[in-house]
Amino acid sequence: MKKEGTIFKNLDGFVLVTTFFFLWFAISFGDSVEDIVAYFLILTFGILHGANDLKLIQTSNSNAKKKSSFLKVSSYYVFFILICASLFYFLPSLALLTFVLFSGYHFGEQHWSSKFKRRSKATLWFYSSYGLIVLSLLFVSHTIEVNTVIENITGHYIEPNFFSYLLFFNIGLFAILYLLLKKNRSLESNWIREIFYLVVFLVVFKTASLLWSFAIYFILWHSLPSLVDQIKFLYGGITRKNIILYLKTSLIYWAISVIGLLVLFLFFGRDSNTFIAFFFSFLAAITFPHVLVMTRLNK
Ligand SMILES: CC1=C(/C=C/C(C)=C/C=C/C(C)=C/C=O)C(C)(C)CCC1
Repeated sequence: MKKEGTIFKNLDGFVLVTTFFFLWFAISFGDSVEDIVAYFLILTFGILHGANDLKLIQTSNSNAKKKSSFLKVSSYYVFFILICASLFYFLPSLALLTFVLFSGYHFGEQHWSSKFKRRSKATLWFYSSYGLIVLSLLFVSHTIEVNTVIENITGHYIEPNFFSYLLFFNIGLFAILYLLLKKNRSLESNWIREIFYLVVFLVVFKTASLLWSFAIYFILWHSLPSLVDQIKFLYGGITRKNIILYLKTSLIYWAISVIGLLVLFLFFGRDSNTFIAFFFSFLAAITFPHVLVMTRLNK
């Protein structure tokens, strides 16, 4: 049935065409222009896709007929962010490792969850290995810059070969699980299309700066589809009215995050050499609770 005013009917097509447009942008402009646009998109669309977590928790609680006060939910949420931020301060290596593993799972879940007919224990490994393939493609394409950021956060230098081992290990794990899940009919997907997407990511990552590469994946392939799923979950469909409703409820949380980042930057992050490390640590702290919220919604 055609829904009145529904937009974004072909999201995959839109994402792919925009990826090529962003690739052209990377070829035409230098790293500093790419980085400015990347920060802008991450701070707008990227942060926005995690700004409605409290409403998502409340809606899923009320769907499950569970009562929970807004104050209680929001104080748990803020407390959890503070714990994650202090983990980055006191145990940065453990925090970064956990963040990368969680992110791998989260990226994989966003990409694959709608293609699953049945879930099992293998699903967790499947999602994680896919997300870690994407992240390690990014790491092998920008080994030096990634290592600088990791060194700034943790004080440890990673052997460049490690990123290639991570990539090959996850490709192996993912391929085995893909075949198994296809064989027992848990998964519906077109492998040629999926390999094509991975090749596109590699070309993009090899061409664009680290931040622009990350932004292209994070905004187009993760945040945009996640925003679409969230609006459908909260309001039932993608219409202009529902997008405005979503923006209205998330605006305050979005503003708090961006103003919080600015204030922290003024106090701690002014050194431009360490800014990107500071930026990723901030992103990580606000991402942990978001990953848990989205995992709960996908169950
Ligand atoms: C790109 C990149 C890194 C990883 C970033 C990750 C893993 C981001 C995940 C974001 C998520 C999951 C956001 C929320 O939805 C490192 C390791 C910091 C090193 C520098 C470059």
